Formats: sequence, C-alpha cells, structure tokens
Amino acid sequence: MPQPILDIRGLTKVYPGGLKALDSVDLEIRKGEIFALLGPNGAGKTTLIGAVCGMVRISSGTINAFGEDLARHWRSARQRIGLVPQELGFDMFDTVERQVGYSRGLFGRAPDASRVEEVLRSLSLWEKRGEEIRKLSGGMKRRVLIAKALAHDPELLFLDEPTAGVDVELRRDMWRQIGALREQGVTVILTTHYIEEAEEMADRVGVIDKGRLLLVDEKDEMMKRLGRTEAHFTLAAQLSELPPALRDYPVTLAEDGRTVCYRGGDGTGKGKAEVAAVATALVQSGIVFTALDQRESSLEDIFVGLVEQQGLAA
Ligand SMILES: Nc1ncnc2c1ncn2[C@@H]1O[C@H](COP(=O)(O)OP(=O)(O)OP(=O)(O)O)[C@@H](O)[C@H]1O
Repeated sequence: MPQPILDIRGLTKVYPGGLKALDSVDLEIRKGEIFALLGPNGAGKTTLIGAVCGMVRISSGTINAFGEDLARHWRSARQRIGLVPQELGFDMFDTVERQVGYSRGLFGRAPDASRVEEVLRSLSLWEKRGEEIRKLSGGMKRRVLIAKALAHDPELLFLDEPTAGVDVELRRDMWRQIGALREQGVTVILTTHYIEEAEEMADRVGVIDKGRLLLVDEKDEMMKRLGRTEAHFTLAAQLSELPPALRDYPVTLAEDGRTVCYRGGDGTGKGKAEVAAVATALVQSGIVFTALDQRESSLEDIFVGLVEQQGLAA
C-alpha cells in the first residue's frame, strides 16, 4: 500500500468552552483520490480542514502530510496544500488577476504570469481578470476562490462546500473542474451536504457527525449499502388495504388511504426498478394513481440510517 498523502490519527479538537468538535478521528487519504466528507451542520468538517490547513489548533492527535509530521514541517507542507474556504474572503476592491497572483506569492511561489493566466482561463475568469471582485456575481466570486487556491499549484486541495448556494450550471462546471484536477494528479478532499455531489465525484466517502467519523468507504460500496429510493403514489380513490400484488415490496399505505409509499432499493438502481414494478402492480390491480413523486435518498436519509445503526449497535 503506498504511503497516504494525509494520515490523521486520533485527532481531537476541543474548543474553548468545552465543545468537542473532533473526537479521535483517524483518516487516511490516498494520493490522487477524490474524498468526500459528508456530514450535517456542525459535524466538524470545517474544523477538520482547519486542523490540516493550520487555522485550528488541535487538542491531541497527529497529522502527517506528505509523509512528514505537520507539526514539525508546517511551512513546507502548507505550501503544498490549497484551500477553497466556505466563506468568501478577499479584498473586494482588488482585481481578479491581482488577487490570484497575490495568493501564489503568499505560499512562497515565484510570480508566474503565464501560470496565473492558465488558472484564470481554466475557470473562465480570464475575461474578468481586470474586474474588481465586488462587481462579480456570486458564482464568479466562488470561481475566484478556487483560482486563488490553485494559484500555487497545490498537490492536496480542500474544498469546503464548494457548491453550497451555487446554481446547477456552476455546480456541474465545478464538478468538471474537480475532475480535471484529478486528471492532473491533485488529491481532492471536499465537504458537502449533498449526496449527489459525493455520488458524482468521489472515489471514497466519509461520514462525520458530532466530531466522530462514523464510516469511511468506497463510494460504490456505500451507495449500495445505504442508498435508498423513496416514492409516493397519490391515489385517485381511497384504499382500505394494499393489494396482494404489492406484498413482496417495501410499501406502506398512508393512514388516510390516499398514498402508497415505497421506501427501498440499495443505490444500485434496484429502487428505481422496484418503483416501476410497484406502478405496474398498482395498475394491474385496478388502482389508479394521479401522481408519482420519486426521489433518491438524501444525505439526511443515509445519515439517519447510519445513526440508527450506530444506536442499535451501541
Ligand atoms: N471557533 C469556535 N469556537 C467554538 N466552537 C466552534 C468554533 N468553530 C466551530 N465550533 C463548533 O464546533 C462544531 C463543529 O463545527 P464545524 O464548523 O467544524 O462543523 P461543519 O461540519 O463544518 O458544519 P457546517 O456544515 O455547518 O459548515 C460546531 O458545533 C460549531 O459550533
């Protein structure tokens, strides 16, 4: 097994006041992978990133980056790490090009106008290079954040909720960007609330809650194990009980007899196929439905399932 690019052991962070934001986290990140860290608000994702990027002073544990103890080789390691933070933080009156060039210098890299140009072009920011940042749209500002993080050519890139509050087009665009970075060999760790994002991008996924890393797995395995499909069939007429044809499916009838609810599947497409089969069975049983509302599980659902499992195991 090659040496991980990042090796976190027993990482604990207790904030002044006593809140334990990270609780003995062990995590190995492989070189070149895209790792998605999933968790609800306040789970500890930003704290974890902050610990690696030097914004959060850890209470105990060790962080090894690029094969060296981060505490002792802080400066050299930091130069190889990029961070796209959640919050927009830059001089709003500065121009795009100057801010990005400045970021490069901040991490000890020599000025390189052609590299800055390359980064700006790759993010469709070249046309806006002379623009003051405050005049850009929210989506463009986010791109500038990414450009800043890439300006010093990091080998390990953290993206803290890169797509929170951005529109679908920009989200897809960012996914493409992140894919391109992987092609270049950059290791990417992103945090997100959205399972679709992890599903689309990640090689591996970690789930964190209340500072504890509950699970780390290959994405495909995780989707198989925890993914769910939920579907609601709105019936044209009230039903008193489910027809026998639905006996073998994970369906329930709502109390008012007006909705058949399906909850099942495993993230491999089984759920969609079963919903189609349930629809056929309803029709064949002479039951008319006027609407079908179907969705794949959200992180919330997966998360609730995980916490329930943990609760049962405890
Ligand atoms: N500087 C701080 N002082 C005290 N408590 C803090 C500080 N920063 C974060 N916390 C607390 O630590 C916990 C973890 O916060 P963190 O920001 O790491 O979570 P997160 O998973 O990134 O959440 P979100 O998805 O909302 O960004 C939260 O309960 C938060 O309130």
